[in-house]
Amino acid sequence: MADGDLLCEAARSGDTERTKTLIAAGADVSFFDGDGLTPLMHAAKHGHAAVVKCLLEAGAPWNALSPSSLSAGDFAMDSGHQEAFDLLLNAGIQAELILGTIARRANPGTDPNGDYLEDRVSFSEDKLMDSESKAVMMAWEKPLMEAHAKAVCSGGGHILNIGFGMGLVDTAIQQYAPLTHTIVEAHPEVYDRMLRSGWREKKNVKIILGRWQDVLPQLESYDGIFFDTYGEYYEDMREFHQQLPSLLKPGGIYSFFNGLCGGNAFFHVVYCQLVSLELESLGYSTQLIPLPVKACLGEEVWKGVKHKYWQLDTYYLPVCQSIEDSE
Ligand SMILES: C[S@@+](CC[C@H](N)C(=O)[O-])C[C@H]1O[C@@H](n2cnc3c(N)ncnc32)[C@H](O)[C@@H]1O
Repeated sequence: MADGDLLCEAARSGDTERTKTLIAAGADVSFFDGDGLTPLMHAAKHGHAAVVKCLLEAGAPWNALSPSSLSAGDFAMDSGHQEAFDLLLNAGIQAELILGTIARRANPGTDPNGDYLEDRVSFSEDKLMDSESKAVMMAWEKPLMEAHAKAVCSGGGHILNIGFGMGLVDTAIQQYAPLTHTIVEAHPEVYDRMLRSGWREKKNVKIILGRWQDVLPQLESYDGIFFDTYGEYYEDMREFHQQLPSLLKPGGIYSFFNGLCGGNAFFHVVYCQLVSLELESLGYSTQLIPLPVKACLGEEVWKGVKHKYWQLDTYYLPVCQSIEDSE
């Protein structure tokens, strides 16, 4: 039997001493066995927290995926092994924090969505697609957008939305009759469509064409802010969050489309925690409100769409406010 298989066996049976001995003798902690599982997945699946700990300390990848796209954290979560789950969650957060710092140093200020903004988009009744048949926005999100609008409009006043898309969140925001409603949209075709559908004529609406990064000097401060762009990375949203102290009024509410790692339940938990921690470091508390989405997401929804960007049963709607206000 190969060293890797022996390591999987030790991990499965929760034999910490044997795991340590095999690692010390050079067994590969990244090994995939015949079923496509790693030693860490075996340990997580059976809730052997001490083995999970020693494999992680030896450099076992926390984010390796099984043939059915499950990570060690998914196995721990699905089997209800809290201690193993917590160790993996912590490892994921630490790794992503470090990787983020390295990436920011290596590529400062890279242009995120240049290609998308220059390409054509197409509109249909239930979706907005980019030139590669990837969905920019889909109608199944309507109830989520309504919930986001309700959250950011809860204090009335002046509202800012970044990213018009299909106008779902903006339509919902209008129902709360805010004093002013500012919309920032970067794609020229989406902008043209907004104008053709009468958004310019709405009394309380101010439309700003451009990337939020470029139009910051035109923005003021707001009682409610929603952020939902496309073709950008986590780092861009993180950069937007750095602007919150000047954009969000005291007592204001901020929310964003929480599609972070929407294809994997455990990675999603890691990123929900990561973004909450990063917002906390800026002085904001984040409440994640669970909304079931399974019922509105049948397979037919994704027909003709290249990338299924959401595959989870529950959506966690973030409601962020200054820590001082939430106390
Ligand atoms: C997912 S859609 C928004 C959907 C919208 N929340 C709704 O309810 O229909 C993302 C939108 O953000 C726009 N966008 C992408 N990058 C942007 C940027 N840097 N600044 C402003 N808008 C951007 C896209 O053109 C697209 O219209």
